[in-house]
Amino acid sequence: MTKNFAIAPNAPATVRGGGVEQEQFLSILSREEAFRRFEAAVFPRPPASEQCALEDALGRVLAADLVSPIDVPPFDRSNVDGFAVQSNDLATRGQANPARLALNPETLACGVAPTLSVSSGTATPISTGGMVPRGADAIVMVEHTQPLEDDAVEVRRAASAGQFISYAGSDIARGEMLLRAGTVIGSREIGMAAACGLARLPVARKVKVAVLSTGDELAQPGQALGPASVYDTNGAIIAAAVFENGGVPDFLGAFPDDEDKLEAAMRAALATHDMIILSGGTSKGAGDVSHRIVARLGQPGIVAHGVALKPGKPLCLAVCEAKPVVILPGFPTSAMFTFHDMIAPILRRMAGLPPRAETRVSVRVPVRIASELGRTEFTMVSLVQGDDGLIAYPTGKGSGAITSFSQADGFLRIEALADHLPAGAQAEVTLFTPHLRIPDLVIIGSHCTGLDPVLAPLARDGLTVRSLSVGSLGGLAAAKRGECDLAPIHLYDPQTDSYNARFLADGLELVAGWRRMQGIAFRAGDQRFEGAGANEAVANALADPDCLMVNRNQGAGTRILIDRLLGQHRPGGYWNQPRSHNAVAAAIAQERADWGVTIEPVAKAAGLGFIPLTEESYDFVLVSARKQRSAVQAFLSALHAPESREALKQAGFRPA
Ligand SMILES: Nc1nc2c(c(=O)[nH]1)N[C@H]1C(S)=C(S)[C@@H](COP(=O)(O)OP(=O)(O)OC[C@H]3O[C@@H](n4cnc5c(N)ncnc54)[C@H](O)[C@@H]3O)O[C@H]1N2
Ligand code: MOO
Repeated sequence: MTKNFAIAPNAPATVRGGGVEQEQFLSILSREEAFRRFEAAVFPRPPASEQCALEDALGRVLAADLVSPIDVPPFDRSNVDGFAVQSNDLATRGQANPARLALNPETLACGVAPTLSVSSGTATPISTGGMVPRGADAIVMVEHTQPLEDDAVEVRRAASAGQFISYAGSDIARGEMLLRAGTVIGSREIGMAAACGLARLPVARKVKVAVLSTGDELAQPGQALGPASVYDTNGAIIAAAVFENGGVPDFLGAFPDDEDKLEAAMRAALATHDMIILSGGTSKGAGDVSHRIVARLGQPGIVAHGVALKPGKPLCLAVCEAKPVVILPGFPTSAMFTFHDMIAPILRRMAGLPPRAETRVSVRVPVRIASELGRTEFTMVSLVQGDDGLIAYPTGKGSGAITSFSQADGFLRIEALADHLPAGAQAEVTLFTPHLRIPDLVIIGSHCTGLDPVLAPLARDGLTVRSLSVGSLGGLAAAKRGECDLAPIHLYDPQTDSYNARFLADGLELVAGWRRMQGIAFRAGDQRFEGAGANEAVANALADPDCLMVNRNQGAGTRILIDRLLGQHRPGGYWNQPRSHNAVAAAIAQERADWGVTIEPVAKAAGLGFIPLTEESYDFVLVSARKQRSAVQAFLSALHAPESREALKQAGFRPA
């Protein structure tokens, strides 16, 4: 699979890669230029709107400013049941000197237009909501009056001008701005429109967005996962993000790399939708069919293919028959980031919504972040509170990981001309949500599934926990800098043949966590390992040239164990050095390797056989200055609670 992203003249090139004829990108545009071209092609004219009946308006987006055609209330209106009077007649009245007012011969119930004036010395009976008659300037409540003989009423209180009257237009004045274009119509907005008598509202046309995933490897959630296949993440997440940005998503499924079938689906989608979003297959060779289809789908066609953006380089933006057609990169974080950066603004405008409100915060970056020269790079980050402001940790798993995007608080930008951001640099982070919730407890270090049962009671009590896995050494450094409450570590010290305690520094203390049995994992039934002791198992493995191992990365505690087991031997698979216990188990379970060293709970969960070697200690470095914080205390009680200890045992750990 050859990918060539060099800046080239604006003409398709064809190269040979791995025996497969494939096309390269036309030319790489800057992010700004690509967006400008896309926007210009989508909006030669303003987005479409339509009239919508008030009863159907819930959730729609107002397409134009709405001005009230009438006064609300439309007339001066009584707020109480009582009598319409002239306030002058009652100015000096009270219990001791009541007034006698003659009743006018009409009663102003709601909906009755007055025919008689109220003159001095008279009163007209009026209901709450009744129209104030000519001449009257105040209402007295019925409770403050006494009926008299001969159609008269006694009033025992003074009245001030205007009392109990709502004047015409006091609620909404004719010509007043009712609602702004771009407002999402909810029950309150419907109430305002109804009060003004508006039966139909101008709303943005619904934007129907077809979402398609591409790739032979994709299985839908709920289906069984075949060998070498992955679940379709992009279909679900893009459909949801379309909805969040005012569109009506229509997920059409995942399509194998079959040009005819995909083209038929895209043509059908183009006829019935306002926008098409594909993901995957924008840059690869053999299966790279989508952009060839897009190129012949309609005018003006592809406006940008290849953007100097990271993540997002293979992004393809097209407009076919006035409809945006987009191919997002297949990597989930690339797909989501480019959607939010380049597609959401267009979709929102089509849907009549204002641009998303962006909140930015200042942060310090604790570690060096490398960046590719020539591409504007966006690094997804998680934020924690440091002693002197916010600290941004790169989520660090790369564009292929869904969590790089889904677990980040926001992103920071590294300009195309920089090749890194130095440790300690100040930066601005754009948040994914308008408000940042600072976590109550911050745990930075080595991750272990044993943490989950320990943290469960904290979540139940409403505490938020941020857990960043940066490895034991990264966690230790973060604890020394005071960036976290706790750093889980499992660091072996060969000199003392002990774990963790030797790595502490001033201001840090150790809280005992649990032990994890490490051992040799193999597929159950493998006669080279089944029933053997550790040394015998390794000897059998070394004796068989077909037996492949899976190693661990340099620096991992487990690697030290493996090196001791192997001595000077370098069997097949030695250079396969993944960074996690789970990757070791997966390699063995999937027969890409035959044996490796991992922890017992992970081997058991993968259904593997296990030969115990030695226990390692997984403990917590506690930043002493933070010990009294209530979230830290809650963690310590959860760690020592009998329920957590039981749950840890169930999961195969041995609580200290
Ligand atoms: N030799 C090179 N290889 C790659 C380069 C490069 O410059 N040279 N660029 C990388 C970059 S950057 C990206 S981004 C990806 C994008 O590739 P495509 O857009 O062509 O996507 P695919 O090859 O189809 O898939 C990539 C990856 O993503 C997974 N995927 C695809 N669709 C989905 C989905 N709906 N849900 C979950 N995961 C999906 C797919 O399985 C692959 O793992 O290319 C790099 N390679
Ligand atoms: O451009 Mo890719 O989208 O970096 O991950």
